[in-house]
Amino acid sequence: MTSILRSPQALQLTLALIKPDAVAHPLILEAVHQQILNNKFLIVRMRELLWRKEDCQKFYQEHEGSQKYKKFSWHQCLDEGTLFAGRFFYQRLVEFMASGPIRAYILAHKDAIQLWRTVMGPTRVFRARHVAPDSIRGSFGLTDTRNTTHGSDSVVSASREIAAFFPNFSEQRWYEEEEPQLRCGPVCYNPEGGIHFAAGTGGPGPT
Ligand SMILES: Nc1nc2c(ncn2[C@@H]2O[C@H](COP(=O)(O)OP(=O)(O)OP(=O)(O)O)[C@@H](O)[C@H]2O)c(=O)[nH]1
Ligand SMILES: Nc1ncnc2c1ncn2[C@@H]1O[C@H](COP(=O)(O)OP(=O)(O)O)[C@@H](O)[C@H]1O
Ligand SMILES: [Mg+2]
Repeated sequence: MTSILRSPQALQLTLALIKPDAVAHPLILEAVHQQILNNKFLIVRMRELLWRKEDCQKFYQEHEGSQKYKKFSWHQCLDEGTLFAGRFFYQRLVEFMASGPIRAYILAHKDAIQLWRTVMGPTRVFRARHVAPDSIRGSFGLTDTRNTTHGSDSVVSASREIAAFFPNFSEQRWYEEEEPQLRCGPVCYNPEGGIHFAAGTGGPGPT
């Protein structure tokens, strides 16, 4: 239904996370937030939370690797060396992401998914420091696990990930009611709440 409501030039949504390493460091947290604003994203929703480990395990299940094996014979798994690589960092990733407060955003931009992934930089920090030193991960990433941020990698992932963090947010309603006003402006930004909203609307209710 949403696809019918979404005109071709409609704003795209993505789910962005600031990870515990950055949330624990106020100057980095503010610098990442400023990067979001500098890159002309509209902050549609924002919240901070302590992520339950079981929710984190579910969110990153693509990296657990075990469900992949159900689709492959063991011989094929052994041939698919990369399938095993997905598991070595899964536990440390889940432990880390549930280890302290994180900040979740719904960001809107005409190219939100790809632009946020570009602004974040490469997943692995050593590479980010060399090929994209001004990216978020190139600037603030510590290790491949503690790499400062997460961003959805597709429209399908974005919908799933937005629903995981903002269960009361309706993409369909947003495209019907808020997107046209945000796309056409004028748009206000409330530094207190850290979100954008269409002028005259006072902004969304509690997330
Ligand atoms: N393929 C593979 N790579 C590994 C393994 N262990 C570590 N690595 C790689 O080496 C990098 C550095 O590992 P660590 O020093 O543990 O750092 P990290 O896991 O990125 O992050 P921290 O857990 O926060 O230290 C990882 O990010 C992986 O890319 C492993 O068992 N297999
Ligand atoms: N080789 C790796 N070593 C350690 N951690 C990794 C590795 N690859 C991915 N990760 C962790 O898992 C998270 C999710 O992986 P992935 O979806 O591939 O990257 P991205 O977060 O850039 O979409 C990464 O942000 C990173 O924290
Ligand atoms: Mg990813």
